[in-house]
Amino acid sequence: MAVSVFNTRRRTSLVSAFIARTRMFISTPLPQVRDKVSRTKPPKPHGGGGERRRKKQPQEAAARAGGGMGGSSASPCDLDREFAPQIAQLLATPPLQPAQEYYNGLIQSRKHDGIRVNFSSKHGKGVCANKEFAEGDLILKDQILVGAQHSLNKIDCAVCSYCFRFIGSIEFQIGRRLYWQSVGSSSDCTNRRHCHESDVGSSASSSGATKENSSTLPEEVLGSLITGDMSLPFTDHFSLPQVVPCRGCEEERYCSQSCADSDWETYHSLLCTGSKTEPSQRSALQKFIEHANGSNDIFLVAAKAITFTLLRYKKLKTQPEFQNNTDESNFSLLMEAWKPLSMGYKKRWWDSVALPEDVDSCDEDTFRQQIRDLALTIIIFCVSQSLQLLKDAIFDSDGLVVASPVEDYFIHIDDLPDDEKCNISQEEAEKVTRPFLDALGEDYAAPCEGTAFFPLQSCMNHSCCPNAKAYKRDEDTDGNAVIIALEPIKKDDEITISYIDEDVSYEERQAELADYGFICTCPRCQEEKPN
Ligand SMILES: C[S@@+](CC[C@H](N)C(=O)[O-])C[C@H]1O[C@@H](n2cnc3c(N)ncnc32)[C@H](O)[C@@H]1O
Repeated sequence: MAVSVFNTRRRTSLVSAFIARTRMFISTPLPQVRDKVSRTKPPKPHGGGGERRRKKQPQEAAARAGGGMGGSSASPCDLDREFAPQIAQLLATPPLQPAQEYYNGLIQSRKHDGIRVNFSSKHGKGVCANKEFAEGDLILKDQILVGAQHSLNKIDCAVCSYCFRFIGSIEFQIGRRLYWQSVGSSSDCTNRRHCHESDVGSSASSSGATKENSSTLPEEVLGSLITGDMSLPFTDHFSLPQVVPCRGCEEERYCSQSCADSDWETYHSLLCTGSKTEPSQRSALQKFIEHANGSNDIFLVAAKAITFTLLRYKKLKTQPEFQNNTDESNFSLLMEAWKPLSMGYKKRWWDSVALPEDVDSCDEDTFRQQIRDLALTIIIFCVSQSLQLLKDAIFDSDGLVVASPVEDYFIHIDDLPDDEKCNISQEEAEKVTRPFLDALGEDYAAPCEGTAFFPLQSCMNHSCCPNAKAYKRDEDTDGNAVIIALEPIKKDDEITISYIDEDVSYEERQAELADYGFICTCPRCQEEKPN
């Protein structure tokens, strides 16, 4: 995919390696990995799936965690051998001083003067208060570096592909969701290239797969909601930005031209499946997207991380000081382009993958060694290793959540005062909107959900008695992460959040945190630890 995007230009061998590794990951069948992302916490590293009845031998579990390829005789990957030193450099933990300078610069450019990133030998990076915060104060609004809405969630919520704000109108949100429900199974919809909600009226009736809860609503009604020909009462209180289409494809849409332009410049120009993309590249991209939708949509975030890096590289290359075309200088440039993502580096995949429940902790070292050996010798793991460039960022990623305005809308209708001054009484408004609420079903308020890498939130360490939490206020209508003080925080105090539900016993907390790869020694754990 990305190779052909660049094939009209002369590339240096190192950049070719980076891109070719991308191609491998795109064109080779990938293991089906589960991806469960918590709403506000860093996701656990992926573990192996499968049955949990008996304790497995570490070899058996390692093979399973790698997609059951343990018996494969595939050959090792040449690129991994040829570019081993450069790959090691790309994967290395950034040295302390450049990392400190990077975070200082990031905090300064984003004007987050209330915090700083510190480095300690105990927990690595951590975030400290640079000033006092009172309970309820906003500590940080952290802008996404790379993120994507979950594929299936696209059916529930139409959001800006760049900032993840809900778009269109309440009618558009309700109409398109009911339309997709009526069209049939979610997975069909995400891969359907020729079926778009703009087709409503032509395709919906021919699908034959109608969900019970939307069967009472005629297709014409859904069409009128989508096109704006039909209005629901009081939706003017919940106006949403107009939809701005992508300049190339029908898949991405935005809340503004500026978001459309930013997405194009930062990621999407290399991922667009529209008419501006050359047919062979378009077909490769479509295959990749279908594969990601059908297996694990985290690969879409991975692809965005790659395009983010390549487009940054291209931009840096145009600067006069980087005109020198030696391999060495091109590699330094690639490192520079990769820097924002490299900062999220945690561990290699085989070191961070959660220990399957059926492997004894005393077998952990053997299990990890087995996975590592597989990774280095079996081609499918070469692919995984290629993805390591991206996984580093993804391992530090958080759930992207934006509350639905559809929820606020129905709550508003429910709470309307039965006031004579209103043009339409509460009872009437309820009567008009009830069929839509019923058709949407229990999940009527589904939020926008996805996976994103937040560069500063991901530096926050865990505590079971946190002094801050990720919390979206009413005004936080985009995908950015928002951190609020839970209690007064003094200058220089570490700012901590909880990665888990902390309202459980010491044992349950430690079991949950084991998947994050550490034993919590926060003041509460020290107090509650059994003797
Ligand atoms: C989201 S990162 C937090 C930033 C991290 N300290 C760093 O250097 O990038 C999560 C990782 O930080 C470390 N960590 C976070 N909270 C911790 C704690 N309370 N005790 C020990 N390690 C912790 C663990 O390695 C965990 O996997």
